[in-house]
Amino acid sequence: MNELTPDICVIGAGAAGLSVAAAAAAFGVPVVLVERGAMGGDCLNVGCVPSKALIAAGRRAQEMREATAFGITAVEPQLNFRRVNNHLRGVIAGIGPTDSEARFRAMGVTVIKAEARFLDRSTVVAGETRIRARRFVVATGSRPAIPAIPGLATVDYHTNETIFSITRKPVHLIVVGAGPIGLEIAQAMRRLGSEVTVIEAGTPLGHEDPELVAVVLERLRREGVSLRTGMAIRRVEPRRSGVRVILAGADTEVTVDGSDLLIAAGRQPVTDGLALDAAGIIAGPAGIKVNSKLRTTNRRVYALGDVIDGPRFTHVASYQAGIVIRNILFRLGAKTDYGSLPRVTYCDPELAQVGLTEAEARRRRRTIRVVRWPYAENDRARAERHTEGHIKVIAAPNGRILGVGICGENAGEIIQPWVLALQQGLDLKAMAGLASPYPTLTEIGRRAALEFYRPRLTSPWVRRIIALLRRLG
Ligand SMILES: Cc1cc2nc3c(=O)[nH]c(=O)nc-3n(C[C@H](O)[C@H](O)[C@H](O)COP(=O)(O)OP(=O)(O)OC[C@H]3O[C@@H](n4cnc5c(N)ncnc54)[C@H](O)[C@@H]3O)c2cc1C
Ligand SMILES: NC(=O)c1ccc[n+]([C@@H]2O[C@H](COP(=O)([O-])OP(=O)(O)OC[C@H]3O[C@@H](n4cnc5c(N)ncnc54)[C@H](O)[C@@H]3O)[C@@H](O)[C@H]2O)c1
Repeated sequence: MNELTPDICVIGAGAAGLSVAAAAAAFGVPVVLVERGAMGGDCLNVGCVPSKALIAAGRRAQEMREATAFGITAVEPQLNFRRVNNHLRGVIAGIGPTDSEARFRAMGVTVIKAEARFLDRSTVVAGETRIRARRFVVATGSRPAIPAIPGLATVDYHTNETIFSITRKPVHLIVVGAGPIGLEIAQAMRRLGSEVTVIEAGTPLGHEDPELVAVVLERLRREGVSLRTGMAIRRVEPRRSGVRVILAGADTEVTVDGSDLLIAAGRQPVTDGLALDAAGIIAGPAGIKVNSKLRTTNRRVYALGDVIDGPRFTHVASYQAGIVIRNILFRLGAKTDYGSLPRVTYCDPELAQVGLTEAEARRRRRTIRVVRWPYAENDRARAERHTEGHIKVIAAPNGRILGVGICGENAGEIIQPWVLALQQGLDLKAMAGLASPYPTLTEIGRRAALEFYRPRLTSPWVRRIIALLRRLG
């Protein structure tokens, strides 16, 4: 058996592990990276990248259907699902080299393609290699959580690990779960010509502001996605060509027959095979236990990304990688603060949020102010005919920004100045003074900020000062 003694051993080459390995290598620190599956993890292979490519294909199809308003004859697009799949594969292949073994080797990282397992508190075994590192970083990610639905084991179903590989159009896709995964795929598939039913036990996008979620749901319904919310699934059964889902109705059972079933009911951390006990690392059902410095219960070992409890996004993984690197290399005692990290659900219209939602702000503070500005009042949105949705800014009475939610065209881009504002502690005055180019959608942010100050403009004091100055010539 080979023996390696690097400074850092990273387990998992997804967004989290790759970010740590790349940063450590950039500082010239010896790193071993262990990956048992595909380089790039979920985001590249079965997550963000294929889902956004699928969404992009769906958007093109929908634009063809909705061209009439622009004076262009609308057509029902002719779809070839195999080619749609080629598009997904092409996008993954194009991004792939960034996460590849070759690129990381060229950076000086030792890449081992094997499953990692702790032998004791300071040793990991991966294939034929024993690794004794100064620090270990566990970044083993998550997998789809499969709910205990009676009959599920008797039917074929998809998860995010298989749905992006299909080369034939589902006739009727039933999606279980109206979180970001379920709704993004539901809308894209509907736009690509499938009948789609979404079944949600609770509330769709339950962590988001219901006022903004309503805008997304209205569009999904209008495009023909059937949403059955607050409904428990009693059981599923196989059908000759597909699956039957039986829901608990008020008095009777309701059945939904589909050709394909997608389970998008949350995530579960991946810790199997790691032998965490051998290293004294405590993990629960929500993930590996870490403190605010991302250190596990073994002081030599850090954990980050989807394998820990917390927000599960690619940009969060790379933010956490920065914390881990600062703590391992510079012993800075850096702590996580998720307060200004944004999140976006890439339905159309997009839903973006940074900081507190209105409900969260009301729970924490007695007085807040909420200002809104609609896309319908934005000239660019009118030209593009994307007038649905609005921005909603939550602020303290003194203008401190507490949170911003946007539902509408390009919300994920438009939110970015607000992310910077929250990160830098800027207030609404700074946002009101932002000179955005005309005509851009981003202008809705400045208009919302100006709304905050509008009551001051109409105050009798301001009017009196203007009158006085006028009299002075
Ligand atoms: C459909 C979908 C769409 C998404 N869209 C977005 C989006 O638009 N934006 C966004 O920010 N986030 C999105 N996410 C979330 C994002 O993909 C995850 O937060 C991110 O991939 C987590 O990265 P990670 O490195 O923690 O885990 P992973 O990417 O899961 O990587 C973990 C790696 O560890 C490896 N591994 C596990 N156990 C071992 C072991 N014992 N030994 C060696 N290797 C091991 C695995 O093979 C895997 O490659 C999406 C997720 C899904 C499922
Ligand atoms: N745009 C993005 O950034 C993006 C996109 C996709 C995923 N992600 C990440 O992946 C995570 C997981 O996404 P997700 O959508 O799987 O999880 P989620 O936890 O956000 O949503 C799952 C939904 O499934 C429902 N559900 C659970 N069991 C059910 C059952 N038996 N019947 C009906 N409904 C059921 C839940 O009530 C919940 O609303 C997200 O929280 C996010 O961190 C991010």
